[in-house]
Amino acid sequence: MVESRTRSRDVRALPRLLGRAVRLVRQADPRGFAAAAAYQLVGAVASVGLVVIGKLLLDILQVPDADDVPGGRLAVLVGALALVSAGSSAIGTFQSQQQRLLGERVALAAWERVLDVTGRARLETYESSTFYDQLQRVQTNAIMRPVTVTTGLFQLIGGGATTVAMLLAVAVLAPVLIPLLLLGGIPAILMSRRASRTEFSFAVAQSPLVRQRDYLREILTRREPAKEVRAFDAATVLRRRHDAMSRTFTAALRSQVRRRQRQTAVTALASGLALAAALGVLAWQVASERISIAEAGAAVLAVRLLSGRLDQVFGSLGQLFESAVFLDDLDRFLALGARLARPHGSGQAAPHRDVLAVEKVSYAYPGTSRPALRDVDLRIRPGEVVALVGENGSGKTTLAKIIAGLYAPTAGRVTWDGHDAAELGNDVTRASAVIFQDFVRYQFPARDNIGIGDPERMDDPDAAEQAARRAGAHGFLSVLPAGYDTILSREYAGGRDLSLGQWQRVALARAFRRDASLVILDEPTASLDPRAEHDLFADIRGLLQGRSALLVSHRYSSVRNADRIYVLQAGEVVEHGTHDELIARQGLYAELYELQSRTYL
Ligand SMILES: Nc1ncnc2c1ncn2[C@@H]1O[C@H](COP(=O)(O)OP(=O)(O)OP(=O)(O)O)[C@@H](O)[C@H]1O
Repeated sequence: MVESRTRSRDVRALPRLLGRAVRLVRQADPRGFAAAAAYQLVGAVASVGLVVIGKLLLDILQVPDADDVPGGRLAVLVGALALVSAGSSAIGTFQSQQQRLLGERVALAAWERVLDVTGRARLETYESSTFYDQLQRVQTNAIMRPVTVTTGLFQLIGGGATTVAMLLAVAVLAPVLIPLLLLGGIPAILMSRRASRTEFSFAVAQSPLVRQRDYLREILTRREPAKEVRAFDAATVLRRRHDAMSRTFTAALRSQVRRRQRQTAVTALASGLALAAALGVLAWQVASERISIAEAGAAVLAVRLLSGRLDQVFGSLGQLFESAVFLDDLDRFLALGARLARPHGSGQAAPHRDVLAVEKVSYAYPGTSRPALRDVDLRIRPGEVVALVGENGSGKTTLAKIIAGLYAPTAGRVTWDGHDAAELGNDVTRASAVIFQDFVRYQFPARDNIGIGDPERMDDPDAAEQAARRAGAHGFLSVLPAGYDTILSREYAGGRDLSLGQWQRVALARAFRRDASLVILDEPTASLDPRAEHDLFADIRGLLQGRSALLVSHRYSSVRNADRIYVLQAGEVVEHGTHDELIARQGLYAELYELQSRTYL
């Protein structure tokens, strides 16, 4: 009962499904769509042509005396048969090549929409494992599915057109065969929806495992982890894990493939039986002289072509049904985009003429109950250098991300000159230049590694060099083999790698490259040598050229000249003031400063 209701729903869903498939392909490539559809229709006409020519040929040959065969007419028909056959096989090749191109365009259009989502999504989105599972499915399945839909759709158009024409031919030649041929296709369509559901559940169930296995592959093949994997001699164990996961996945895939094979066998058997019955009926009709040999011959040809085309029609319907579930998954992912996107803002950088204020801000990471920040208040005035210090895990980086507009506070607010950052949206990002402790080492030329700090003006030839000079990076970048055009990675021909401290200076140059009113530096000197660190902080105000700065650091000597230092403990600001004020207070800051001074002196 439930099953039959589902089937009728499937049939009703068909027009929507087809409409969607057509839209998907037409939007990606309207001309390609028209060309591929035309090929299919011409192919259908050619198939009918073959049957008609076949029937005419048999009619001519069925004369009692060979001398009565009209030679000229025979030659024309044979020529026409050869031409139509050659044309129809050429069209088959043309259309498969055309579909290959079209499939690529459709997949590309889907990729573009996926990348729109990932590019615009808030940073918090990247904290969710559900998001990654969905992303993995979208990447491996939903991206391929549009190609399947494209192929399925054109097979359906071509198969459908030929089927209608052949059914008409059979209706004229031997109408009794029609119900038999149609019955043979029904199991395929009934099976297709069930197959689509099992395929989707399989993909959902396997997403986490596939992601873990992909991650292990990355660790075992990429350059960055290579040194640690070797230093700990971990390759064998990681490889074993990878192989075990692969075995689990292959076993699951094997049962899935068996299930699908059983389903295919049932449908193939049904259509084979229908074909055999049709041929049997045809033989009986000839034997009882209900139809002529010529009609029977043409009908056999039509039935052969028709049964192939019916398989194609039902097969492509199956493909479309199957893809629909994955396309729904893609739609859900794309709809996420609207919900996850960061507000656009006005397109201007948030001004910082007055005060940037953090007011009673609390924050808990998604899926966690313990807040990483609680009731934090902080102020940064134009041109001020403000520092955040505190023990590991006290919330410094989290606060830096909130001030940069990357996370929205769970409670409280951040304001720029009195305007709520939640309303300013991306304007806050435009106004801030942030370099995190785990900054990205792009496998780009040095110029772009710096230029990405101001992506809209990345191509400015002099700006990268100026920023590099300010960050103390010009000396080592200018002597690279291709200067600023050298790719900063050994994974590319002519590429070079840098030392950690040099990389950190490149990252600093990236921050200086951005025309931002607030520079946020999270552990900016962790890898700098003492001279570089001293130079940076001795002249930090000169380097900032009037911009404000938020410095996160464990080096107390580096931040002692800040205008104000905020001390965080377990997500709360426990003290703030200048270095001298905090030392005089004899609180946590004084204790940590004292400890560090004793360690280093
Ligand atoms: N992505 C995350 N999801 C959940 N919790 C997180 C996440 N990142 C950080 N935390 C937690 O939030 C708290 C504050 O972390 P945060 O990175 O802000 O500390 P921090 O002061 O910058 O530390 P460190 O000095 O080690 O860099 C910690 O308890 C940490 O475990």
